Amino acid sequence: MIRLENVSKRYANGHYGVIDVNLEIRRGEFLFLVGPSGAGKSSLIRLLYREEVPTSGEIYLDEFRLSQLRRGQVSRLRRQLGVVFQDVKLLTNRTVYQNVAFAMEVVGASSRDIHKRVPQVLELVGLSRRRNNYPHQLSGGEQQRVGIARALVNNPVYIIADEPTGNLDPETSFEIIKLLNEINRRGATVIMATHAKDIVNQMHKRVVAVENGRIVRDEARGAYGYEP
Ligand SMILES: Nc1ncnc2c1ncn2[C@@H]1O[C@H](COP(=O)(O)OP(=O)(O)OP(=O)(O)O)[C@@H](O)[C@H]1O
Repeated sequence: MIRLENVSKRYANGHYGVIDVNLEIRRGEFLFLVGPSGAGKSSLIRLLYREEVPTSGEIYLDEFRLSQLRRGQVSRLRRQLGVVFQDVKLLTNRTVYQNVAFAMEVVGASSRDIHKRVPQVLELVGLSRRRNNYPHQLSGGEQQRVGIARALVNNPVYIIADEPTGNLDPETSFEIIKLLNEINRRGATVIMATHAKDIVNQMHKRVVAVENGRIVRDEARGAYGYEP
C-alpha cells in the first residue's frame, strides 16, 4: 500500500508542487491522476518514485518510509517500482531486447534470469518480433511498449506512469492503456497521470483529481471531469 500523509512539496523557487495531500492507494488498484496543466500531477508522481522528497509530511510505500530510506533501501525501493514516461528515452544504440535487458543488468540480475525474463516481457507487450530492431525503427506506440517492458521487467509491484500516451494518437493510446490494464489484471498496481479524457471516461477506474496542488476529487469509478 502507498500512503501519503499531509504531503507538501515546495520547490526552491517557492512554487508548491503539491499541498497537504492525503492519499491511500491499495495494492492492485488502477488509478488515474487528472487535473489541469500545472496542477501538480507530475510533482505527485515524482514524489511517489522518490525522485523528489516532500518538504513536509510523509510517504509510506509498503515497508518503506520514503523520506528516511536507509542506505541500500533506495535500490530496493526502485525495484518495487516501474516508471513509465511520456518521453520514453530508449538507448538509441541498443536493440529492443538490449534496452529491456539493460534494466535488469543495472539491478544486478544474472544473465540466466535476463535470458529467461526478457523474452517473456517482450511477448507480453507484443514486441517479440521486434526484439532485434533499434528504437529508430519503431513507431511511437512500439517505443512506448518497450518503455513499458523496461518498467515491467523486474516484476515491480507498482507501475507509475506520467502521461505515457502523451505523444501517441488516440488509437495507439488505447492499445497502451489496454496493455497497462492487462498488467494491472495480472496483479500490478497502476498509477497513471494523464490528460487523455476519452481513455479515463471509458475505463471507469479510480480517478483522483488535483488542482493547485491539492486533491479536489477522489472517485472509485470516476470520470475525467475537465474539458481538454
Ligand atoms: N522542478 C520544479 N521547480 C519549480 N517549480 C516546479 C517544478 N516542477 C513543477 N513545478 C511547479 O509545480 C506546480 C505543479 O507542476 P506539475 O508539473 O507537477 O503539474 P502537472 O499537473 O504535472 O502539469 P502538466 O499537466 O502540465 O504536466 C506548477 O506550479 C509548476 O510550475
